[in-house]
Amino acid sequence: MNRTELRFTLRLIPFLDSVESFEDGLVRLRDRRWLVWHPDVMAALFRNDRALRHPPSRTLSPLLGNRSVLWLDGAEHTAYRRTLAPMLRGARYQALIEEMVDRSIAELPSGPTSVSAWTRKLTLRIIGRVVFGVDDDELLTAFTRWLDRRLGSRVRTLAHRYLTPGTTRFDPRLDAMLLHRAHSAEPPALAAYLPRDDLRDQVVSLLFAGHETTASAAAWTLYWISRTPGLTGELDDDLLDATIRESLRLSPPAALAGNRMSDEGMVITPSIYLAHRRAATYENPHVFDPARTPPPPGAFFPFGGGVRHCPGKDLALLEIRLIVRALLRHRHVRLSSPTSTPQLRGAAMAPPPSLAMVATCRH
Ligand code: HEM
Repeated sequence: MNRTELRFTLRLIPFLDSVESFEDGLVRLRDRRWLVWHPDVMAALFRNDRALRHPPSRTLSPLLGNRSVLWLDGAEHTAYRRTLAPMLRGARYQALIEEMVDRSIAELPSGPTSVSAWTRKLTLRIIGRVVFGVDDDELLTAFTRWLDRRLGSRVRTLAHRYLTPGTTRFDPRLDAMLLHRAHSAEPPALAAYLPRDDLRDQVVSLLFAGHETTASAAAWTLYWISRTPGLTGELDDDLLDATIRESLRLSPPAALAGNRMSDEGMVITPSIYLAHRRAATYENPHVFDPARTPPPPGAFFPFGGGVRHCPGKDLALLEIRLIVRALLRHRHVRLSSPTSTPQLRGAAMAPPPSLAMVATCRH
């Protein structure tokens, strides 16, 4: 690994900040691997996505498994996306999510609590309900423990990735519990439609992809609201949506989209973080401004793009909207100033755990 790739791997956010001013919007990480964020390149890449390959992530594939939808390709990938789509349609879960959010707000302690930990627990419960049809906190706690041991911090992620490469990190007991739950889901969600051998990988993939990013997006939105004069009290729907969009721009939960690979073996890593901070695209890119005009194609893609665009986008946006709206409606929220830089958990960029909130009753 050369020096550039080492910096990219070990200190991702400082590295991205250090290349932010590169006007070309691309940088070579090593021979045949490029980091790209120029909007024209991104638009072309996503247009041509079907012709590219999507290699497994070295960090995530030992956890999610080789059959995860995240790295299937071609007809198999298209078929899986079709199977998952009805299950992830956001609107059908509105009443359920509202009830789960209210319950979680009612459980908030009166003292300071970590914003990211709170949103993570809540969004995992929500995706757990979507996948299994029931609440099972014990199973989700076991899942969180398993995931945290591998991806809970940057150091753990690097150890997981480099110290025992090529080894799967499944936990047979946890897998048995997940499969049991998936088979008894009511109404049957995944087990009825997926081949038995793929079920474990898809369940783990949905639980993973369906909560970390949504949790950090909700936490970042609360963070930006607390720091922006004028965004106080309840926000009307348009302003709330614009605030969420601007938060996804400046603090995208996934700093990078999935790698793309050409037939010649060229690997391209799209940087969402850098595309969203490009000075040639966004005036004063570091300023949080929900009133921004819509960006040109290829300049805003918090949910990725092309054939791999996030299938959970509508569900995620609904969750963030409902979490933020209910919290601001029922509580006075005060956030501390975070004492460290964003935290990387696997692929998700979350506010640091030190970002605490005190939520007191409005009534
Ligand atoms: C704010 C929340 C979320 C963000 C920012 C986000 C972001 C992303 C990104 C950047 C990708 C990669 C796309 C690419 O490589 O072009 C992705 C893929 C994916 N996301 Fe999300 N996501 C979010 C929520 C969700 C939710 C709630 C689910 C529900 C299960 C989900 C499921 C998936 C899946 C299954 C993929 C893989 C798609 C494929 O490879 O075809 N995500 N997401």
